[in-house]
Amino acid sequence: MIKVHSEIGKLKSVLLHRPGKELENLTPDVLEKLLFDDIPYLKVAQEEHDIFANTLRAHGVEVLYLTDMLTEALEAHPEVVSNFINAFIEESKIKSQTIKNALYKYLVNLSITDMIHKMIEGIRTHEITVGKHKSIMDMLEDEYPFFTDPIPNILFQRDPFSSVGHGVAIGKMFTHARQRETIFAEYILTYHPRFHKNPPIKYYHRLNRYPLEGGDILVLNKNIIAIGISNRTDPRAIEFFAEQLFKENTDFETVLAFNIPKSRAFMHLDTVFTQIDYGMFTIHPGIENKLTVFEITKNDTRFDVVKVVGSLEDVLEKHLKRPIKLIRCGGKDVITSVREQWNDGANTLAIAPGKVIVYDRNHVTNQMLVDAGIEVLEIESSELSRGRGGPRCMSMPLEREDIE
Ligand SMILES: NC(=[NH2+])NCCC[C@H](N)C(=O)O
Repeated sequence: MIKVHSEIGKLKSVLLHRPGKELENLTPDVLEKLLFDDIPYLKVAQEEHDIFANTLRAHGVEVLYLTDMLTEALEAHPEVVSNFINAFIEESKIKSQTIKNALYKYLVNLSITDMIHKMIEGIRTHEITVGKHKSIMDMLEDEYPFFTDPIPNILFQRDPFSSVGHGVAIGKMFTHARQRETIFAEYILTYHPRFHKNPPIKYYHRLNRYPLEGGDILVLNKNIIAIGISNRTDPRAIEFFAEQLFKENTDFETVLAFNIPKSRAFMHLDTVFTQIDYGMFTIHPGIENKLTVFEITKNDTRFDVVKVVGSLEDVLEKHLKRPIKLIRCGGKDVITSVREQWNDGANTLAIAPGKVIVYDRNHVTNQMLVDAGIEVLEIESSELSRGRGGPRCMSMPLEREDIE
């Protein structure tokens, strides 16, 4: 079951991916294409990730791993394994039929768990015997070190899909580098025993036309969703999502589309704006004043859209109907603020109202949270932060307790 009606209700169950050998398949040549800024030291990244998972467990959260969930889904439904492998190969954009056949044979002969890890890690050309080259395409594809690229961003489970109420929005990823992650999400949400009998409603689909990524979606409460019109999420996707959401019989009535700057530093709404308590948010000062927000509200046929230009505080106060406190990432100093935002200082994961997990390196912001009465749980972050994502980006809540 999926049950997420807020950003801050006590977290009961969360999906993570423990980083693996995909990080050791990163090289300087592919960093930009694969959306990483550096090559993390895997051993330390795993230790840091284990600290993250243990912090969650210590606070009563059930931690589920993507690779386990996917294994269980495919083991429960052997009849879909062949389609799954074909979707993966097809979307790895291999052009040569000879190589596709060889890859299929290689993957299908592995155990389900090994197959999933291999898909994530990337498959090097020397790992597979392709047989005699038959076409120019076969020979050309031989020149690149991978038949299938590694999927390092799977570390950021926030993005391939998003839990919204009792449903989900499966992402259409902005970059090809991340699109295969949504195949995994789709199979888990459809075939895992936890979901199979009563699958979550899908408000957005991975093969829809316009990009939409989970990091842009914030469930403000059971009636209101905030979405970033961002580097990664297109306004046409937001309208489609809103229409599907309003069609279903839920309490959601409003979608607030925040027009945020289109840059890598601000890639998703949750890199500049996360909720930490009732009416309390961390924000990047860049979106504080004069923000353009499109208020999409349900009507009898579809929805109305109104453009509002105002301060973030006013917009939130109007919709949440309570006093709003914004904590500026890095405080007043411009350098601190930009540095800490870059290292995901504004990307907090609330595990209960007023209780958040944050990266230890953002010490100025973290102190401000403590001063505001927030319970701050710091995790180590020297390697994890190199992929440009914080505790919220690395986690997808599946269940949260309701809040008043
Ligand atoms: N929800 C987020 N802010 N996710 C951050 C994802 C970072 C990842 N390297 C990317 O570029 O896609």
